Amino acid sequence: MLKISRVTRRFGAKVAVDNVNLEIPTGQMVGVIGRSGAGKSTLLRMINRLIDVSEGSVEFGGLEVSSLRGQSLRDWQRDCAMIFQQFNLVPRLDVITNVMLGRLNRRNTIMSLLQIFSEEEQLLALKALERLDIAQTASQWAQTLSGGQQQRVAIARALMQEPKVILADEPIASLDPRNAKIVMDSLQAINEEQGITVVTNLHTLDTARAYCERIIGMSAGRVVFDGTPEQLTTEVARELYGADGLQEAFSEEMTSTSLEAIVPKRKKKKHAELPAGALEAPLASAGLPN
Ligand SMILES: Nc1ncnc2c1ncn2[C@@H]1O[C@H](COP(=O)(O)OP(=O)(O)OP(=O)(O)O)[C@@H](O)[C@H]1O
Repeated sequence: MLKISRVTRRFGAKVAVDNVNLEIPTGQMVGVIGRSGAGKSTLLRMINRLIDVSEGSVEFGGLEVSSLRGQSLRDWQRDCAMIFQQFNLVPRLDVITNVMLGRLNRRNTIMSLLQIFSEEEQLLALKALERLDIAQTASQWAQTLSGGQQQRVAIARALMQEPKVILADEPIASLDPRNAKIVMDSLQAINEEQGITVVTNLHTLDTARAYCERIIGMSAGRVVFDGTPEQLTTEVARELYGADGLQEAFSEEMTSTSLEAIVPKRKKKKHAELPAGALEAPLASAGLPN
């Protein structure tokens, strides 16, 4: 269980996250949605301890991670892998070494600096790449891969950490629809097959509704919705995005879908099928061609 209690984060006078309380059971797949600036990234970064809370606490399995220091903090950052919109790979290192860097917190510094990895680590990295269906890229420089492939390498690197939690900060925001679907399918498969808790910030409602069993909606640093996709009504969406932001959230023009149309398409719990065209939404709002 990941427990977030009365968590607030300030940047000067700006309150980025405001008194957030959440309990996320192990194995849940959670989507965090909201407009730009709602506080989604800040929340994830506090969980992973890339930044500290101003007030409140984050606990995992009874351990207060918001006050960890030194080795125990590094252990938490190993257990709680993070995936970023911009992949954060080392561009001029081959793919397999990038993946093995996920072991950094498990090995001594000298071996890591010299980039000496055991046969077992190399096999594990290959296995992780195979799981993401990109083992054939193992010896290429990371920078030669497409965005979708790079994000899959980043997920493989996260798997090398053998994490208990994966936090993904807008993992598909830079991807074309096909790669976005591959990446979301991969995260969902990891969640379902390995029982790893996944908390992912997403730009559009459609994607969150298609993949996540629980959706948390944030607005101005606060949690204003916490429920199932089915409970996310048009009124809630309007509160989250504002009347003028609804199109950004759904891009109904692009997807020809609406809340009412999407809901019956979901299977009971989780499923892999996206509503037709749903993933074009982030592209459209980013002004990119399909
Ligand atoms: N390091 C920082 N210094 C000052 N203000 C910050 C910092 N990081 C975030 N903020 C502010 O905190 C608020 C929440 O930002 P955050 O990035 O968490 O939002 P978000 O919902 O993730 O938005 P986006 O989708 O655009 O990333 C914003 O007003 C942002 O400008």
